[in-house]
Amino acid sequence: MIETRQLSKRYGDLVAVDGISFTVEPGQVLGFLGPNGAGKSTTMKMIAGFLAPTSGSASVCGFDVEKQPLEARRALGYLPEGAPSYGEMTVREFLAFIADVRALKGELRHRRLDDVIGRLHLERVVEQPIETLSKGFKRRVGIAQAILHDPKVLILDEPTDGLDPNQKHEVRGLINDMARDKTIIVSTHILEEVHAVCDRAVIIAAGKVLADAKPAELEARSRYHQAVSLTAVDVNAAREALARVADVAAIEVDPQDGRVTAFPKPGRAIFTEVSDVLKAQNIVVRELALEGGRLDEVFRTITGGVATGERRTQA
Ligand SMILES: Nc1ncnc2c1ncn2[C@@H]1O[C@H](COP(=O)(O)OP(=O)(O)OP(=O)(O)O)[C@@H](O)[C@H]1O
Repeated sequence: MIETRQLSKRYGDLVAVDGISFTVEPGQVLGFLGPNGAGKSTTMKMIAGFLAPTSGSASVCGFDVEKQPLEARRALGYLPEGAPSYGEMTVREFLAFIADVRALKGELRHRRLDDVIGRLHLERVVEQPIETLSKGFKRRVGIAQAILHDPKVLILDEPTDGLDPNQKHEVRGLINDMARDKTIIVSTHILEEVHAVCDRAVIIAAGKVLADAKPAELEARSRYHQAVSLTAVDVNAAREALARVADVAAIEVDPQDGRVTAFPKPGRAIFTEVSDVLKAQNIVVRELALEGGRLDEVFRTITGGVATGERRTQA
């Protein structure tokens, strides 16, 4: 379990993290989202014990990261942003070094090293210095060191940054596999990742929590939630037909691709009426879809009003 209580960090007069409180239970993957500079990495560094909070506290598996740092660190794996340090070491030397730090010995040490090298597909590069690896491989080495001691808690700062689409897919699969018996926080800029791996999302901006909800709950806040979109041969005819549906509040046509979207009145469902009216009017539709909601739009709406300059404390 991970718990933060009014966690805060100030750099001079900049409040980078401003009283963040949340709890993540075992088996949960929490997506940590926010625009650049929102305070995600700073929060994760404080939970991982790499940065002392200005005020507030964090605990990992019940151990306070400041008062019981050894126990807390033992229970957690941390993937910092960027590439692993010690770039001159080969992958094998680096992972052996981490195994020493984690006091892994004997058979268990061999098993864990083999496991992470296999899981992250590092076989081909184990004898290569880290600084000579591609960004994607460096990221995978970072993930390998984070999970080497099979910790109960994982803090992953943008784990898929720099990976190609196949590697992203693999790492998301790996996170899903590990989620069963771990507590995981994943920071990301990629909203599709929230769908792929997270069962809860915390959105922060200017160091404050602005939303804490399941991805589906966030999508339900989108104006696209329960909207019906379609592509039609005759866009104007489709538009006119949709205007006849009583519960349609607004119709928009995307100027780029001609996609027509009908938005329902609050709390109304329009899919059946829309498809009935299209049929009745003999409108040829190429595609008809019920929208779940768009996380990118919700993200923009939630975070849009907070500018970085607003976070300076009053002198
Ligand atoms: N060592 C530092 N000294 C001064 N300011 C810092 C320091 N580290 C971070 N900051 C500032 O704190 C704020 C939060 O930074 P942080 O890296 O936590 O954001 P983030 O949400 O992780 O951003 P990104 O998505 O770009 O990685 C930013 O304004 C950043 O410039």
